[in-house]
Amino acid sequence: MRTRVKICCIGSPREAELAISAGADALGLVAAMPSGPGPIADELIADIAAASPPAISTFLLTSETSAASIAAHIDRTRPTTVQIVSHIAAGDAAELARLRPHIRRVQVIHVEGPQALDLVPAYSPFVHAFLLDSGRPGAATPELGGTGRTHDWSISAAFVAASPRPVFLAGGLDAGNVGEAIRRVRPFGVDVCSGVRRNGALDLTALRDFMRAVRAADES
Ligand SMILES: O=C(O)c1ccccc1N[C@@H]1O[C@H](COP(=O)(O)O)[C@@H](O)[C@H]1O
Repeated sequence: MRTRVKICCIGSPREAELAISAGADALGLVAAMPSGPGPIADELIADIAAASPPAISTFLLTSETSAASIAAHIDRTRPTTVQIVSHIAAGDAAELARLRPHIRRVQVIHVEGPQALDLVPAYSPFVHAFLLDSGRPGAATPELGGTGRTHDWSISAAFVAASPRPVFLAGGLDAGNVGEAIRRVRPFGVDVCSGVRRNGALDLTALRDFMRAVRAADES
């Protein structure tokens, strides 16, 4: 299977073009967050989403936690897909599926231990995919992604095996480790922010190296 690639923390229409021409399947557009390198204004998210070609998914990353506020955020920014970066209540996940049935819904799971596996049955009926990341939602300043840290990939591999939905792997990936991550976890897709950036900007060399490493892993 060809591993899908999502390039996250897109900060401008130019970065969106670079990611697409390097072979990205999806763009991550990070809205307001308590921490992390990626946030841009909702207006810019809406502009980049509106300009993206049909075959490219645009992921709105939202830190909203109620179904109504997530639906309102989707309506303001008009992405193809919403990535929910907090472990929201299952009732809100169900309600969002009812309120916005046509938007693709991706639930982030922060892998802090094997208890992450308990969340598979809780969310699966209401989402199209999961995304495993390395945040610490319970920290004094909550970390909801963009940490540049990996997590325990043996738990991620068990999550992929248990999940009836496709799973993206994120958290500290770069050209140097993404091949091993794909071989160990076998995710549907990989997702990267810090690992393809230098001094905050999307780095073309790092991006191309990352794409090459993904394709090499697919062929191995
Ligand atoms: O990047 C951010 O600022 C961010 C903030 C809050 C939630 C998610 C965020 N980004 C996402 O985090 C993953 C992993 O990032 P990294 O590669 O470890 O730096 C990234 O792919 C985005 O989906």
